[in-house]
Amino acid sequence: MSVAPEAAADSSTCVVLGAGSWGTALAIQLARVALPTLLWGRDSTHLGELQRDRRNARYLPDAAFPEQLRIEPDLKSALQASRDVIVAVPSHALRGMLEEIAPHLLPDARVAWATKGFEVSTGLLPHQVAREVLGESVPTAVISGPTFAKEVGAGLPTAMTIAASDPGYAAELAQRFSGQNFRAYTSTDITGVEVGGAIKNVMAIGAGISDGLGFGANTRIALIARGLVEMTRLGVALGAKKETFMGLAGLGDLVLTCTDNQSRNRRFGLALASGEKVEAAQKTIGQVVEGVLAANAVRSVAQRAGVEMPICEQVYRVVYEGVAPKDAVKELMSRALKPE
Ligand SMILES: NC(=O)C1=CN([C@@H]2O[C@H](COP(=O)(O)OP(=O)(O)OC[C@H]3O[C@@H](n4cnc5c(N)ncnc54)[C@H](OP(=O)(O)O)[C@@H]3O)[C@@H](O)[C@H]2O)C=CC1
Ligand SMILES: O=C(CO)COP(=O)(O)O
Repeated sequence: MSVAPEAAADSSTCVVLGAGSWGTALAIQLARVALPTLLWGRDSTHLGELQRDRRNARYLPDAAFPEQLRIEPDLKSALQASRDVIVAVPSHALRGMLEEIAPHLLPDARVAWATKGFEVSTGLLPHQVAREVLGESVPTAVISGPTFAKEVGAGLPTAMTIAASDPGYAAELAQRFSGQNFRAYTSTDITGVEVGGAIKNVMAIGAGISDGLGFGANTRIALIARGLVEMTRLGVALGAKKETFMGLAGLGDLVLTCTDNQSRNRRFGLALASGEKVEAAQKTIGQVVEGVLAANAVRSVAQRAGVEMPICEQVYRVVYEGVAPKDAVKELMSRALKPE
C-alpha cells in the first residue's frame, strides 16, 4: 500500500489517525467535500481490508469511501503529507498517540482531536494532555457535538462544534469539514466543549439504565435535565462558559446520546439494567464505551473541584461497585429536596 503522490503533494491534505468508527466517518466527510484525506490506523491487516474493500467493514460497514480518501499504513509518511492532523482514538489512547506523533509533525502542523473523555489516571481533559505532550506552540483544537458516526458516514445532515483558542484555526477547520450535509460551528471554549463530551457519556449510561428498568419518558427527561445541571456545574468550576452547555457539544450531544440506541453508552446502560455484567456488556458492544472510564474519572475530578454530581456518582456505583441499578435510582430519588 502507498500514498497517492498527488495526495502527498497537496497542501489541503488532512490526515485522520484512528480507523475506528469515528475516525473513518470524519475521514469520509473530509473526502466527501473533496479534500485529499489520509486515514491511518494501528492495525495494518485491518488497513489492508479497508484498502481492498473501500469501506470499513468492522466499524462502519455501510459507508463507501469517496475517491479522495486514501489509506496510509505508515504513520510517519502520513504526518509528512499534511500539516492538518485529526486524532480520533479513544481517551485511554490519546496521550500515547500524541507522544507517538510529536517527533514526526511538520514544523507548521496543527493537531485536532475528536476524543471524548478525561484521562483517567490524571483527570486531565484532552487539551491539557495535548499541552503536556505537544507544548504550547502547536495549534490545537477539539471536535465535538451530536455526531453519530453512522449518520455522518451516510452523509445525513449534521452539525458539530470545533473549539480552539485560535479562532482562525477553528474557522479554517470548520470550513474544511463543512459541506451541503455538514455544518461546523466554532467556539473558543475548549474546556466547555470537552467537559460536555465527557459527561454526556456517563449520563447516557444512566439513561440506558433508566429505560432498561422500564421507567418512562418523565424519568429519562429528568435525568437529561438534571444531567445538564451537573455537566454545567462541573464545567463552570473548571473554567468553562455556562452558555457552551446549551449548545451542540453540551445539551445537543447529551440529548442525542441519552435518547438514541445508536449510542454505545446508552446500549451499555440498557445491558446493565437487563442484568448483564460490566465486562460482558462491553464485549457485546465491541467498540469503545467511553462512559465507563469517564464515570471513574469524573468522580475524582468532581471531588477535587468540590462539585456535587449525584447522577454521575450513582452511575459510578453501578459500574464499579456492583450496586443494583434499581437501588441507585432509589438513592437518587431519596436525596434531600432542594430548590431547582
Ligand atoms: N463513534 C461515534 O459516533 C463518535 C465517537 N466519538 C469519540 O471518538 C473516539 C474514538 O471512538 P470510536 O472511533 O467511536 O471508537 P471505536 O471503538 O469505533 O474505534 C476505536 C479505534 O481506536 C483504535 N485504537 C484503540 N487504541 C488505540 C491506540 N492505542 N492507538 C491507536 N489506535 C487505537 C482502535 O483500533 P483497533 O481496531 O486496532 O482496536 C479503533 O480503530 C472516542 O473518544 C469517542 O467518544 C466522538 C463522536 C462520535
Ligand atoms: O459521541 C457520540 C455521538 O455524539 C457517540 O456516542 P457513543 O459513544 O455513546 O456511541
